[in-house]
Amino acid sequence: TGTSRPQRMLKAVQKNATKGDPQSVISAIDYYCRHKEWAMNVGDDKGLILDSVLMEVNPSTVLELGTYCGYSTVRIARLMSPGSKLITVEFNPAFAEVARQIIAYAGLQDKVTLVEGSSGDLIPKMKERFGIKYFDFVFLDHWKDSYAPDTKLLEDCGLLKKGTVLLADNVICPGAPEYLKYVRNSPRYESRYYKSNLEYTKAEDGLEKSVFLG
Ligand SMILES: Cc1cc(C(=O)N2CCN(C)CC2)sc1-c1cc(O)c2nc[nH]c(=O)c2c1
Ligand SMILES: [Mg+2]
Repeated sequence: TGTSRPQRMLKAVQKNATKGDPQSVISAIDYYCRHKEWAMNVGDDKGLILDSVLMEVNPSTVLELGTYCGYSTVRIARLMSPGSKLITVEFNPAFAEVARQIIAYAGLQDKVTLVEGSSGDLIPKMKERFGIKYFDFVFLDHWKDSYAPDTKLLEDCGLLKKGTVLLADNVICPGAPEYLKYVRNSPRYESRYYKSNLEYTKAEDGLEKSVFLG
């Protein structure tokens, strides 16, 4: 058996990054995944778009669906203002365990609440469990078939407000056609596609930014 890909990624962070320095954690992961072993982090190309959309919103509350190893969690939390909160949801316990360690290595554990479980189960509990009124920013990066149902669930649970920004990864590769149809045809969203590359490859992928209009 031996180590898993996430465990090898954690080792690369512990070896090559500086504790408490989020940028060095991001660079260590990008270097490892580009030169040693591909992994499904949002990556550096799409990461720059994520950074810029995030900075534009400057959110107080963020929901991330799909933590994986915590790469985008670190990317997002490093740019968030003091007192702001990021809740990240991960279904896979092995991924969650590695993510906790990578987030802590970056020194961002105080901004981040990592919750293990299914997004469909957890979204209706956000208000009661975490005292969240609504989210200013949502990063969808878990599973393409869950993007649309989870977006509808966020609406129904009153967790979106006028101006909330949804940013979805992988709308081209692996692809989220049902989600694109939903946000692009709904009068309740203003959507735009940011063309980029699938992480660490030359293949096309992109991010869809959708502003909830209330
Ligand atoms: C697992 C996988 C394989 C992909 C691919 O086309 N490949 C060809 C090229 N080679 C190099 C890599 C593999 S793309 C992708 C993927 C990428 C994400 O960003 C994801 N984000 C969230 N949840 C996912 O399930 C998710 C899957
Ligand atoms: Mg992704």
